[in-house]
Amino acid sequence: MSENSIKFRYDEYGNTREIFVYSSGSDIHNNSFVNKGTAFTVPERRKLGLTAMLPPAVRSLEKQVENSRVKVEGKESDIERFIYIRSLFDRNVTLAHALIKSDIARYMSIIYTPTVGLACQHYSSMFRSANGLHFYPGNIDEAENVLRRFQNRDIRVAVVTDNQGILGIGDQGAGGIAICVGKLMLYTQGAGIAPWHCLPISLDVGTDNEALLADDEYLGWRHRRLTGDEYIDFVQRFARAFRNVFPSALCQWEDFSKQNAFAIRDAYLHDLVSFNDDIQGTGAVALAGILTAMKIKQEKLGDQVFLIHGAGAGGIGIAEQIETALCEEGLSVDEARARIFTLDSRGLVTTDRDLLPYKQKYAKDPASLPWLKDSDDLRLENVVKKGGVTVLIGTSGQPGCFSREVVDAVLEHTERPIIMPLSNPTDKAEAIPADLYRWTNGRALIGTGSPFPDVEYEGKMYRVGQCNNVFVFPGSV
Ligand SMILES: O=C([O-])CC(=O)C(=O)O
Ligand SMILES: [Mg+2]
Repeated sequence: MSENSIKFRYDEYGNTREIFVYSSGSDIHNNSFVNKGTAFTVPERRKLGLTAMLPPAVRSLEKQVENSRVKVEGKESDIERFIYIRSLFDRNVTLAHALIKSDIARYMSIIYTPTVGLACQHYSSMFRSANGLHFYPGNIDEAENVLRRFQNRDIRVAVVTDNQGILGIGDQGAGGIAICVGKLMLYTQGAGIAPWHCLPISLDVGTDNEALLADDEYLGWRHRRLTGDEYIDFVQRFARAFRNVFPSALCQWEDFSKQNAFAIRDAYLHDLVSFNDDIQGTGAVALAGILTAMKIKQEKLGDQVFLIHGAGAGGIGIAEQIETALCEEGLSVDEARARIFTLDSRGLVTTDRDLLPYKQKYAKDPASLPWLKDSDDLRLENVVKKGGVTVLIGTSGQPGCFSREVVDAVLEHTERPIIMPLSNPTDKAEAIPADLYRWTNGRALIGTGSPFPDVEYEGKMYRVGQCNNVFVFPGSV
């Protein structure tokens, strides 16, 4: 231990671990994890070689938060607020987290869904500093050495994306890493996992987003996406390096597109401590919402008929969780699957189509549905009507598709429909809660993917529950 090393209690947001600081003076200032700015006390300034490097007055963390709140609120838009909080994070992680914690409901919607969606879209033009790792074909060979440089931070959670299925806005190229940073901030907020144990990672295998490929400012690897064996090889190189360096860290796969999400989840299920947030996280949180609704309705899951509009990672992940829960209630797998309809952009998913494997489990045999006569019958509204749907779930990224007609059709089968427009960010939601309460006379039980304000309907206030995978992030890694 060098003579300069000191113990540094870093417990401003509930984290009571001690860390050692081996540097002093401007190195402290430049290390966002330990820099406290004007909150360093006089004895700390002396010990850390910061004497005369700050103005004389000491500002408490509480006062710093108060000042920062005034500045954030003075900004004109949420994206400006995002930029402010992220630049604070770049120089003083403690203060950024204390600020977020001071009003988590409000700031979560800025560092996370929905504002983070804009940050992904404008990543290159907004770029200030890297907050995570960017692997691409030009450096993936060095992944293991790069990761070893982070061993002194004892990485416990990495959120890893290949940027192809970001929220409901698709391929965002290098910009997808912004969602990884936002998710990890919430690991710190929700579970107290220190920010230096968190690592956001982009697997930049190119992009098929034409606008990005044509944008001079684009900072990602300017190539079309790797596909087939080249893609698999790239992901494998990363996964091997990660396992070798951080064998017990959690690897959260995030926003992979449906073509790859299931295969990657399954390939590394036993090799890495890993899960896919969109498949398993969204599935778990949606099921939790449905089970809560069952308590309110005093009904059983087995009494419901489920329709999931959007047969991607989230949609099929939800179907898998519902199936498991139905089987726990005593149904057979076939009986459980018979109660779940999945729809994609072509309508009801049926076995007579050429389907990717992940869609096959819930595809319906047209012969099993007497009401299915022609392609018009595959439409959402018709399936709700003829299929007896009581639970309507949206992971489609198609705003407004849960129309009044669709909701009226659900009301034919149940007094209290469960309606979950889960697509993110806000402008992708399948329906707006205020409309849903109005159309159902306040009887709908609603969960949304992005946060929505409370709704007043006929003199009564309704609190809109957010049903987002952030609420089931594993906390105790
Ligand atoms: O990030 C969110 O808000 C939820 C999520 O995983 C997604 O929409 O892909
Ligand atoms: Mg996601």
